[in-house]
Amino acid sequence: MTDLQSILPEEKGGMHPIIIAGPCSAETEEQVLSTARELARNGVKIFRAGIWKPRTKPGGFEGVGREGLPWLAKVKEETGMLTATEVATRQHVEDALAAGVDILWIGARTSANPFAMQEIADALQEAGKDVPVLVKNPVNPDLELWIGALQRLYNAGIHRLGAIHRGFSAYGKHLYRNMPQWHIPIELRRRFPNLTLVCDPSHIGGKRELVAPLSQQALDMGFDGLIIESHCDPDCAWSDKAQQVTPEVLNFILNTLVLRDATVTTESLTLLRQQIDELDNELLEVLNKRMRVSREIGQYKKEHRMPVLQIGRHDEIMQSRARLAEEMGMSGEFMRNVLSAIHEESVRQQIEIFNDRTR
Ligand SMILES: C=C(O[C@@H]1C=C(C(=O)O)C=C[C@H]1O)C(=O)O
Repeated sequence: MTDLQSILPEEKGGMHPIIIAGPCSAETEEQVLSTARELARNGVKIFRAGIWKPRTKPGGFEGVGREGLPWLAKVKEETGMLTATEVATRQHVEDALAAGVDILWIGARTSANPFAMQEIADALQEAGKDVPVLVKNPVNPDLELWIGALQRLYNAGIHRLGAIHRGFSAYGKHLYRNMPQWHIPIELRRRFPNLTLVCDPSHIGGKRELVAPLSQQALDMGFDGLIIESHCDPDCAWSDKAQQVTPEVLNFILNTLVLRDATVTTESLTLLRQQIDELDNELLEVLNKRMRVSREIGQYKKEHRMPVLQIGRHDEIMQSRARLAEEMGMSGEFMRNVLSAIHEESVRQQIEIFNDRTR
């Protein structure tokens, strides 16, 4: 994906951050229009609303379907906002494009399904329209699957592409509805720096109170925009009521966000970055030394027919280092993650020695 382009038309290209807002679902013409009017009054330029809703279980509100498309056209005509909706099948693509929807997005259940993605890519290619498409991360934390979904669209000629980070499913109850796992969108950005990256704090948080802090976190990490669910009467919403905010609250949130300027040069950071470089070198040397000692231990275990994994010792290391880290003001969890990665490699190297017939 070497020729990625802006998802916005030229006159709106400078928008930073890109704000996309609107209800989870289009419910009635009145709900769509009154939400849209208020959002437009507050300066929002891109309106979102789900027309087709993939629900986890049958029996829930599955969207109004095609009937809602003319409502989006009215929003555009009346407010001048661009409109965006989710598509999951060839038919959705054809209907949405025929109705003049400006931006399409692909949901997390669809981006996890290569057959569905290919069908959508084919439909877009056949339609031959230069429509921007945003791809939500798949429900499962699989970066390659996310990239694969984007590549299918890119190969079908869609170069105005973006990615939406909406968090990842996890079993059980947690603070977040979907785990942010920020390292995944960060890795996506590292691999495709020109890909527009938008955060969906509504689906990550699942609760109104989390929308503002998650939005700020996304901006602090250099995301290009936010897609936020906003409903004129959230408590009466037909879907996702807990995570929708009124246009008024949205406006308040947007006004409190601290914008980050990516164009500030990093020159003044040079000296500090030199220190980081030196420290990383030291870290690498220490790690290398540790692996050498571990291999020696591996050799000893081989000669004495001992098992590689010594869970008691590993546990003792984890606990004592996590405690030490906390005493030093670092997070114990962070230290456990680091040690767990080191242990995995250390065990792998010992197994290599076990399997080496020349030793
Ligand atoms: C290094 C050893 O082998 C394994 C690796 C460990 C480590 O790298 O921290 C700890 C325990 C073992 O599972 C050891 O037994 O001491």
